[in-house]
Amino acid sequence: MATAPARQWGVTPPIASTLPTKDELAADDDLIAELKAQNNFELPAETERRKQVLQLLQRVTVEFVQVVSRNKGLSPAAVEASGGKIFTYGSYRLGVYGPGSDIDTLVVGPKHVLIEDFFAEFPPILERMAPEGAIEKMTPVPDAFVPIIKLELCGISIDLIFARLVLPSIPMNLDLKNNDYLRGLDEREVRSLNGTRVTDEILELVPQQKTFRLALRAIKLWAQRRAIYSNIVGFPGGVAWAMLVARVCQLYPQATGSVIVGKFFKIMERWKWPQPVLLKQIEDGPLQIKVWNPSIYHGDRFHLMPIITPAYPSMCATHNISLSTKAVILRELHRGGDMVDRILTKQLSWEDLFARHTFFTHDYKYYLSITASSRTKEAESVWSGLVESKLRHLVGALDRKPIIAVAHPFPKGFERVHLVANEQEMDAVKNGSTQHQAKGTKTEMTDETKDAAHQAAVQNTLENAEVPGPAEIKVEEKNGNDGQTVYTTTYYIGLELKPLEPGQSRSLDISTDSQIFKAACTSWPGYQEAVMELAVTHVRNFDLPEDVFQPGETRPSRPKKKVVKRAETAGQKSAEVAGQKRSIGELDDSTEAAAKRRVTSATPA
Ligand SMILES: Nc1ncnc2c1ncn2[C@@H]1O[C@H](COP(=O)(O)OP(=O)(O)OP(=O)(O)O)[C@@H](O)[C@H]1O
Ligand SMILES: [Mg+2]
Ligand SMILES: [Mg+2]
Repeated sequence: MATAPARQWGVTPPIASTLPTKDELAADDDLIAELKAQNNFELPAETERRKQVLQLLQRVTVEFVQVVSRNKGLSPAAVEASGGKIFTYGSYRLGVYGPGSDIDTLVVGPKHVLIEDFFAEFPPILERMAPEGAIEKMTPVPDAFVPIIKLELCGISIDLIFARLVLPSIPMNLDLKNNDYLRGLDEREVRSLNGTRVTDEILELVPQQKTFRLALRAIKLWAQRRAIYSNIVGFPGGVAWAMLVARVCQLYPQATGSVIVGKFFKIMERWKWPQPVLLKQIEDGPLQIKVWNPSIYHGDRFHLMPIITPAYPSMCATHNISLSTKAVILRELHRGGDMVDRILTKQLSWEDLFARHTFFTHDYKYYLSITASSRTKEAESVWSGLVESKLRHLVGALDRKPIIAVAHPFPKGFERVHLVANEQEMDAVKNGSTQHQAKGTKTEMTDETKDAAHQAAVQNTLENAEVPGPAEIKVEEKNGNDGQTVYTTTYYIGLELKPLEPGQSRSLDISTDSQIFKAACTSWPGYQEAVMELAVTHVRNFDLPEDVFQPGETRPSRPKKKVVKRAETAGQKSAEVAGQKRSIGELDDSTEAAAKRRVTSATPA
């Protein structure tokens, strides 16, 4: 009944501006309680620690700018006035961070402070000004796409980036909204400013920040649990999910967080993709720099689910989405929508929405396992990152095969350490075997490694235990006759094959695709032939390694043999999936029908 004035947020009028009902408000309380139970919020003391860390970084920033200004011969008055300010972006800025989140921090300096100065001067000044022992790790990565210093400060991960503005001084009341601040900057500098400019705009473009935050927490948790959160392999990442939720908030400006979650699934499942999701009209700006525009740029026409960042220069945050990942996202949106309907009518609870994915236990019969291996831990960390960044090209190639319905990349890789005694074991490990894992090591997931290490470290301090965190585990480096340590990271792609027409017998040969993928990876300038390797192999669901399953999960079992006389045991050679001719009568489901196809080994020669 009560309708608020329908102010327009975003590019269309709202769908509804009705005020929430009592039941809807109660559903919010349930959602908040469930998020708390899921450990999604951190304790106030931890948040206080984050604030103190940011205050320290602000003081270091001012000192750093003064040191550089002095070194460059500025007058004492100019040095004093040069300022310097930190901004945050990412989940901390959006207010949706949890116990393991980092703080994404941008340091902004005046025009005479360059990125080279940042890498040279900032770390030693921070070391001098931080409390004794507060810096646990500091890794400058100046050559990254966005140059970055990664560090652990007072137990909190910090991603520190730098940008300068073409201004003589950076006062504390400055914000980065003005597009004219981008004048005179190169593309790299614009990129560094972009994270903060985008998050600031998103927050300004939603009707109620509190509602937006609650809904976004729910959607991020859901996307992570359903294994569809990862920009790099072809799903939406943090900013893209944030923009989708923001758009739904614009369409229902008075709705509660839990209502937004329900509307989110319905609206995004029915969205007329590839119509873009915009939070405002795309702006023109002062730079000779590309802005997303499918009517000008041919490449932009291929974006399947474009979600466009609001700050100039607008970009598509989801250019990695493929036909397969889109299909998986739509499937999950459908499930989410159904579940929220039943949650709001009390047939289900919010916990059910956040149930863990069934990627390994149920969803697929066939998997590709992509294993990047290295002789050293350092080599493995860059090599696996490179391989991960190319995975979506392999997914794209699989998408184009008529026999494949869906090629679903799992968003995280499995990092393992092995000790091998001979060439045979070495070969097995390079092809993804987990039979030779080194004692005292355990499988880690990419991305989470850092957080897990951090949590273990914190846990250890609290319990004063002797158990080392994963990061501190030292693997005994045995060489020569005793054995060799090998580091691997394995990524999995779930394959859903199209139902086979009667009488048809096709083969799934991906050897060419894996060769092309391998070539794309090994043509990277940092590739070292003697140290790094890459293998692609087929794995049947019942042959998946133990460590991809969680305690309590039921792993897939070998299908019971229905054929009386069969030469080979199913799965003995995972690459050769039942090559013999069988009549359709013997095959009772599409899985078996799929098994009829010859799947040739994908291991590159
Ligand atoms: N590889 C990358 N390339 C470009 N930008 C990136 C990359 N990784 C992160 N970013 C930027 O940094 C922001 C924060 O990323 P981050 O990985 O810290 O996620 P988050 O949304 O803050 O979630 P979390 O709570 O896990 O930290 C992203 O929104 C994006 O703008
Ligand atoms: Mg972050
Ligand atoms: Mg980060």
